[in-house]
Amino acid sequence: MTDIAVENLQITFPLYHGNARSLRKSLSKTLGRTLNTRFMHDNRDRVVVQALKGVSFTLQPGDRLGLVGGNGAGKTTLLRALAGIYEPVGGSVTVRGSIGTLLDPELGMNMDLTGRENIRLRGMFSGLSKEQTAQVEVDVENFASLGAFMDLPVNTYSSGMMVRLSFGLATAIMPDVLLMDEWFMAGDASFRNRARARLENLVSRADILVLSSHMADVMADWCNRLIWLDQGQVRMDGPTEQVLEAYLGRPLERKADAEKPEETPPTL
Ligand SMILES: Nc1ncnc2c1ncn2[C@@H]1O[C@H](COP(=O)(O)OP(=O)(O)OP(=O)(O)O)[C@@H](O)[C@H]1O
Repeated sequence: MTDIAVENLQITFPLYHGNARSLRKSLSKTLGRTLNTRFMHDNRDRVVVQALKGVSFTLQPGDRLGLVGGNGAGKTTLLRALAGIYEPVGGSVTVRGSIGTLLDPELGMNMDLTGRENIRLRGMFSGLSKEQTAQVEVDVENFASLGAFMDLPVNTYSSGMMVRLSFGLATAIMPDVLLMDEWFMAGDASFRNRARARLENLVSRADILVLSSHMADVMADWCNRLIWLDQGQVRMDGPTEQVLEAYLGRPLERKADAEKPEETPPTL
């Protein structure tokens, strides 16, 4: 059984580790009353930013949840909390099922090991048999096209090579819950096309998808529910079209309309 329950989730980040007084003063001066909304003091008198405040929702198999919101709204923080990277300071996150993440290319990667060793290690941690791991190895090697670099330590890779390996690996092992940040869909055009086909297959087979994106068309195509985060809080939660239209402040362009060819002007 796969499901996710997030209850009254609170996540804060300390802004610095020393005495909070001078920072508090300067924040008070520049932000005035906003200090009371996004910034607060924790029980060690540190100034902290409240990245998520009182976020609650549940997800069942078949849910494809998109996270929208402006810069700093809390989307990445929520994805990372679901992945277990950030501990809540309040509330709870419960995830039943295996988790696959496309959040950060270096996540779960041992930088001193080679690409091939990382694949084998991931196979072992995911509980795959030797044969299954060997299949994953061939699949990732073909997808990532790293040539001789496959047998060199990952810390010698360029950032593009790192994305190819990490994307290939994350999409080779089928998770119950797929957590994804939009920048994994970036990259050069040829990578994007190959990546998209692979991703669509994974998205259609995962029980639950949680995706953060600024791309309205990706949200409309892949998600059946959206949460709009604003200043770390849920501003709206509902069907994709409804939330997207409220968030964008305009009706969505229907595909059929967008693809309709322009009328040819009558000829004399
Ligand atoms: N490691 C950190 N230390 C301090 N503050 C942080 C940290 N990570 C996030 N924040 C703060 O938490 C808030 C939420 O950030 P988050 O990265 O989750 O936003 P986001 O919605 O993903 O934004 P974007 O669309 O710009 O990527 C922001 O105010 C940000 O400044």
